[in-house]
Amino acid sequence: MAQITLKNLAHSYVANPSGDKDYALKELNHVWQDGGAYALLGASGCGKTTLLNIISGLLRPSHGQVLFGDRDVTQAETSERNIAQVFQFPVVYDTMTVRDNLAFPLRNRGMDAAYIKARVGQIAAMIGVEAMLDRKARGLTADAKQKISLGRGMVREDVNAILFDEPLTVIDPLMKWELRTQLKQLHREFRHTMIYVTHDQTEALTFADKVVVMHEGRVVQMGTPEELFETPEHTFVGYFIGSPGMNLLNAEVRGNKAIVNGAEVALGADYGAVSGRTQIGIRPDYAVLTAGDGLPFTVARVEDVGRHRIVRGQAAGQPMNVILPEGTPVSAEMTHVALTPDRINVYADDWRVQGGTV
Ligand SMILES: Nc1ncnc2c1ncn2[C@@H]1O[C@H](COP(=O)(O)OP(=O)(O)OP(=O)(O)O)[C@@H](O)[C@H]1O
Repeated sequence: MAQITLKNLAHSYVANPSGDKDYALKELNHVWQDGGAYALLGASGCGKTTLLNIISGLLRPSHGQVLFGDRDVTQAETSERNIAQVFQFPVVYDTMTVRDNLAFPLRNRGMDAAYIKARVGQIAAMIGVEAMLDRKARGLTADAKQKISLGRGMVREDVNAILFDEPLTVIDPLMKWELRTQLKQLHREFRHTMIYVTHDQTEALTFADKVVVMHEGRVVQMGTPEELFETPEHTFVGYFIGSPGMNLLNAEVRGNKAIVNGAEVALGADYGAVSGRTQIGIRPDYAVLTAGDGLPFTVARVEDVGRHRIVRGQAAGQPMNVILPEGTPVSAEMTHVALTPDRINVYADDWRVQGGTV
């Protein structure tokens, strides 16, 4: 196993890139700690697969280096990197049995038969394919084949890292939850460095200890699920994480106060003078409808979504969502919305501004 370091890494698919816009991956420096469970999260086209393919060696970066431990592997072939990779769609040998498919990476490495038997048994139990071990892979459902691909990715204990590229896309929703739980358990047991690419925040937040959020070819934040929720470093993280995402209101910020369309909002920290396009961000969970405190609020509609209600409306003339506990009535007296000062983040040109003591 190894720590993976990306140094001044950038990639363009264009032969002669002329600016930032030509880079699928803009310059980044990043360390994946040995044994960490990471999710790489972002919208379609933000560069997740490009980054993963550079780590695995399927793609050579236009600039920068990839280090496994102290070793520079930037120009090394995939086969020299000692990694396992699981793709979005199943990669299995149809003419082989499920057992032989799972054993393949171990036989390739010349492991002894008793070890292979035990390890294949262990992985088969984990992914729930024990009953089909002697069947040929041909004819199995896409779902079952993908489970075998996952099993093959996890069967070797001596890999530097396991890379997953949206591995649960073809798996049915119930099984998804189960496999995710098993991946997590496997990580706890073997402490492989795992990087799991997804555009699904639930998958990312339940699988990973640390989530790396990408936006338009950049890593905009790496943090625990709690950090991403409480202190998004970029407005994209605020919007992308949470359901609905963080509310962003255009504002002027002076010291420990924000002015939103003429109405004053108390902030939990002192921001001095903020320049650039300034917004305050508040999660719908930290806004409370009131009969007079806070910003004027008009209700547009109320949605019941199981464990809570989402009230969609306008705060001081700007779109805003508020989450209420299930069953809470929305009355005509709810004319304002109060924002919890400590939970407000301030953004200048989309990046979070650090506040000082009030
Ligand atoms: N082989 C290629 N040649 C040219 N452009 C490419 C190539 N592969 C990806 N791109 C472009 O690079 C950008 C990043 O793509 P990438 O596949 O890395 O994103 P992603 O976040 O993995 O998206 P998705 O979730 O849709 O797979 C996109 O604009 C894409 O069109």
